[in-house]
Amino acid sequence: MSELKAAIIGLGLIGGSLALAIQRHGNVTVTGFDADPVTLREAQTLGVIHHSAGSAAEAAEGCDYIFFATPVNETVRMLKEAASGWNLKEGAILSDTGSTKTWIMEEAGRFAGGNAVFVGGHPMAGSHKSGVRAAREHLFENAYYLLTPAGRKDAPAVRKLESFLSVTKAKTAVVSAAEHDTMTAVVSHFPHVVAASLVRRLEQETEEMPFTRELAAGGFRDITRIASSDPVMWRDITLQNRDELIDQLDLWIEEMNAVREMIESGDAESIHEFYGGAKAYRDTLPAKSQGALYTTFDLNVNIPDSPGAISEIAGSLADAGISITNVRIVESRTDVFGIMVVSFQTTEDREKGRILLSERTNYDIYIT
Ligand SMILES: NC(=O)C1=CN([C@@H]2O[C@H](COP(=O)(O)OP(=O)(O)OC[C@H]3O[C@@H](n4cnc5c(N)ncnc54)[C@H](O)[C@@H]3O)[C@@H](O)[C@H]2O)C=CC1
Ligand SMILES: O=C(O)C(=O)Cc1ccc(O)cc1
Repeated sequence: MSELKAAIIGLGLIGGSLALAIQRHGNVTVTGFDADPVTLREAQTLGVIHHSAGSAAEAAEGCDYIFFATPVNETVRMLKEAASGWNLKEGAILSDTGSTKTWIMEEAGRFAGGNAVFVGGHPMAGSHKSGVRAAREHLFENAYYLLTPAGRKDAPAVRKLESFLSVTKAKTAVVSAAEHDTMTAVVSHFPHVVAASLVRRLEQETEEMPFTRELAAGGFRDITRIASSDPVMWRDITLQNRDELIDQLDLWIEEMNAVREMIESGDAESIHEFYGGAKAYRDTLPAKSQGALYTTFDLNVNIPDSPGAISEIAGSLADAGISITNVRIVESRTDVFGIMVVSFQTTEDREKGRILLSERTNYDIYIT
């Protein structure tokens, strides 16, 4: 096996996770660069990268694969620089992990006719967390990894990149940049606008009734989890995909006006149909194990609301060496059962946890 060199620029959640997954190749040396010196040092200490570089251009020099995992406006800025001034290896493949693709692919047009090829990329997995410490080798497992080549002529580079990315265990799919931005506006970008605005609505309400925030549990937390995402990243995504977002906003406002009318007129049949239709369609969506935007695999355990039950469950999993990424309690009140939601990094871990807890406890255990 010949040695390969890869560079990762931006060593946060996504760049760090990609660097770790790429190390599975065994014959790839990973050099990293991050504008934040603390992140760069941590990436090396944590073993996320083999070598650190003093600049993005230095990291990229002589590499076979170069990935930009920076906020999308930074990626656009650096592509300009890379196409004109970087010393790229003949046949190098450049890619990115950005959540938007149209502007990035427009900028990548600068590589046309040069000695390197740019193929856009977007692993559709992640979380509201950011930073190198949140990076995980198996973040992309089972998730879709969308690729947006500039055209058919880049098919050989796409095949090489797909093969290089196979160690992430993600499922690659090729789409155009425009298709990408339309689809992600619907399933990812617009939901972030909605989540943030729901939280802002709560904040406004609590000026009058501060107790409201204490009641924001369960459903509110579920639907607004992504409002805890990094504001720089989402500012850039919103700016780059603004046309699609405006379309989504217009359609949403139309829908909300119809909902308003339905509620105002007390139209029970339509209201029932509104919720029923949403539930029926929601219930047909791909399971979490099939990837898409989900990265943790949750197991629900109905428990009596007592600290003993929580430590019993966490302790049993720890004893068996099954790693968990998060634990939360929902709808817990004294004297009734609460739900302990235990998150795992992989479906395999969750299945092991489910079997173990079913054997060792009498709690009702289920996956939703
Ligand atoms: N967070 C998520 O769930 C997902 C994010 N993405 C995309 O991946 C990219 C990275 O996102 P995250 O890893 O979540 O962000 P992050 O905030 O965890 O990491 C970004 C890193 O880039 C560094 N950086 C910023 N400007 C730089 C520059 N000019 N040169 C070098 N480093 C620079 C920052 O210091 C930071 O360490 C973004 O384009 C985002 O849209 C894609 C899929 C999922
Ligand atoms: O936390 C979540 O569910 C996300 O929404 C993660 C995410 C964020 C940005 C992407 O481009 C893809 C996935």
